[in-house]
Amino acid sequence: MMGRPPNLFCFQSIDKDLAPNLRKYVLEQQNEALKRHEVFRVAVSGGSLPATLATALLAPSSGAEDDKVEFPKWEIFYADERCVPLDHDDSNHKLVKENLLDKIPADMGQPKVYPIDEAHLDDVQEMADQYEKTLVSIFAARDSVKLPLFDLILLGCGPDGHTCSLFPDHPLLRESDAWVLSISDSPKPPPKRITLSLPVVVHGVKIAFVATGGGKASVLKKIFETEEGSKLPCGLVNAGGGEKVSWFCDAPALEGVNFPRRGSVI
Ligand SMILES: O=C1O[C@H](COP(=O)(O)O)[C@@H](O)[C@H](O)[C@H]1O
Repeated sequence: MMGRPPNLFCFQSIDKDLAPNLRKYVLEQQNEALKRHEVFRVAVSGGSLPATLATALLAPSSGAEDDKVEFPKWEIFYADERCVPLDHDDSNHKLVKENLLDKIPADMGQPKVYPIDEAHLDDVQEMADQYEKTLVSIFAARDSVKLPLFDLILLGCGPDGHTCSLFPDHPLLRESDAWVLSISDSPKPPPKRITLSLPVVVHGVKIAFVATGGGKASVLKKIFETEEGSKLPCGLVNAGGGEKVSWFCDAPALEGVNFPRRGSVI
């Protein structure tokens, strides 16, 4: 691992301490981003992340100035998305909508959300190109900005070490030009997806993984302890992002993982 290592947090319980710490961390990134440019641009993943994120963000505020979720100032993008209709059970947007967006109390206001354009479901490359154009329109022209700069990228870690729709040993890991990539042979169904590229992910101001449950323990051991694991997509994010990367894990996910833990965020 080059430079400073990622921050690894281990919590006993998702509800009691992981979610409150994740909330504190996300709101720190929100508040910093709002100071910088009055908007909070965040890329979210699907899988198990949206449920934990919703637990964190929908909890009642302490009332402290820095503990306010300013949803109307959020712009939500997808770190990856499956090429299925937005109301399909495989859709990451559907997961985020049902777990989080639909449950935001009316008086808090809604974020601006950028889902995929269903008009391109038949053409996964066109879907990726169109999503990239959306990013270009938000983050400024590609000519003037080499990579889009998300304030926060929220990631999951698959049991095989994949993150976004970047899978182990897949040629997409070597893509260094496009911001958004298409994949038609995802080893995890559904096969057609779009994903942020690795350079875009590691460019994020902050990058956070949420990995919970004993099913993640063996891949986390590999990622944090072995050379082989450092080449898995999650390991490559650790290597590229270094100290910008934080892992929010529960104790079962880190069972047997020998890597220094940080104290809590709170
Ligand atoms: O297929 C996907 O899987 C990963 C990991 O999901 P998890 O359920 O193991 O947390 C997810 O981050 C990604 O967005 C999704 O498309």
